[in-house]
Amino acid sequence: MTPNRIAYWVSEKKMKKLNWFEFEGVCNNFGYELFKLDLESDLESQGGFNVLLHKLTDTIALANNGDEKCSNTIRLIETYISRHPELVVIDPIPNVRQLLDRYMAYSIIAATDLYKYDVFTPTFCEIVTNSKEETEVQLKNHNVRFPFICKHVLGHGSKQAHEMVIVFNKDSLDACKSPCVVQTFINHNATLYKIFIVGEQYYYIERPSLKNFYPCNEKPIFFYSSDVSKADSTSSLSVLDKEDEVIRRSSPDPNIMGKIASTIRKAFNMDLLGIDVVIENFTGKYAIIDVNAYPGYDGFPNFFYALLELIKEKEAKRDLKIKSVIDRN
Ligand SMILES: Nc1ncnc2c1ncn2[C@@H]1O[C@H](COP(=O)(O)OP(=O)(O)OP(=O)(O)O)[C@@H](O)[C@H]1O
Ligand SMILES: O=P(O)(O)O[C@H]1[C@H](OP(=O)(O)O)[C@@H](OP(=O)(O)O)[C@@H](O)[C@@H](O)[C@@H]1OP(=O)(O)O
Ligand SMILES: [Mg+2]
Repeated sequence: MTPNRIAYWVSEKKMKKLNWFEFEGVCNNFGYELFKLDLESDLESQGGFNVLLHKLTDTIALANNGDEKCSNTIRLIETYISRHPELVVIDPIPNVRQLLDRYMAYSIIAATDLYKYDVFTPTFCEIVTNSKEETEVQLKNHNVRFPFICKHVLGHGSKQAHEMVIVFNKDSLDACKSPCVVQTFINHNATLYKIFIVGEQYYYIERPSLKNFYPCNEKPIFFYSSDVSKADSTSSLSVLDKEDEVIRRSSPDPNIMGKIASTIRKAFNMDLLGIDVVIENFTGKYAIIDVNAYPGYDGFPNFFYALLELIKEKEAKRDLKIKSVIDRN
C-alpha cells in the first residue's frame, strides 16, 4: 500500500466551483499527495493510492444508460476497487447508485425511523406507464395528492434529471412522462434548507424554493430545479402569493436537523451527501424532498479541512480493521 496518496476524480466544472487547487494545498500541508486519476488509462499503472475520492454520478448514469465508454470506465474502476480491498473509497459506487434512482432513494428515506421526530418523505410513487387511468390508480394507491411534483426517475447525472413539472389536476396527468417519480407537493413558504454532510460533520443553509401551491384547474408548470434553489436564484415561482405572506414561518430545530443528518448518512452508508429539507406550513413537520451525492457545499465552512478530516478518519478505521485481521491470524 502506498501511504498518503489520494486519487480523485471530479469534473472540471466541480473543480472550478470548489477552488480545487486549495484542496491540493491543504493535502500537501498534511503530508498527502493529491492527484487526478486518468480514467482513460490503466489504473494500476498510475502508482499506488490508498484513497479514492470521486464524483462519478454522471459517468455511472451514462453507463446505466448503455454508454459503452462509461460502462467500461466504471467496470475498470470497480475491478480496481475489488482488487484493492484496503482502498478507502469515498463514496462506494454501489451506495452512490442508490441515489441515481429517486424511487430507491425515497424508499430508503421512508424506511428510516425519522417519523418519530416528525420528519417524513412526502408520499410518492413511480410511474412506469403513459396511461392516464393507470397513473390515477397508482396515485390513489400511494396516497399521492394534487398538486404533486413529477421528477425524472434519474436523480443525477444529466439535464433531464433536473427537469420537473408541477401537476395540479388529473386533466394534466399526461405531463408526467415515464419513467418518473411523482411526489406530493408540500407547502413550505418558499424556504428550503440544505444540509451538507462531510462524514460526521454537517452544516445547513437556507435557500429559496417554490412558493405554496394548491389543487386547482391550472395547467402544469414546467421548471428546471437549478433555476429555483441555487443561492442566487430569483425565480418568479418563488414569490409568495399575497395571501400567503401572513403564514407563520418556523426555523429549523438544530437537534432535528442533526438527527436527519445522522440518520440519512447511516441509511445510505455514505459520507458526502446533501439533503434538501422543507418545513411544512401549519404542521411544522420536516419533509425530506431530495438527497444528493457529493453536493455543491456552497457555504460549508472550511470544507476542504472537513474533507481531509474525513479521509484521515476513514484511513484510521481501515488500519484498525487490517490490524485486527492480522492479530486474529
Ligand atoms: N415534494 C416537494 N414539495 C415541495 N417542493 C418541492 C418538492 N420537491 C421538490 N420541490 C422543489 O423543487 C426543487 C427541486 O427539487 P429537487 O431537489 O428534487 O430537484 P433536483 O433536481 O434533485 O435538485 P438538486 O439536485 O439541485 O438538489 C426543490 O428545491 C424545491 O424547491
Ligand atoms: O451546482 P452545484 O455545484 O451547486 O452542485 C449541484 C450538483 O452539481 P455538480 O456536483 O455537478 O456541480 C448537482 O449534482 P448533479 O445532480 O448534477 O450530479 C446536485 O448535487 C445539486 O444538488 C448540487 O447543488 P446544491 O444542492 O449543492 O445546491
Ligand atoms: Mg437532487
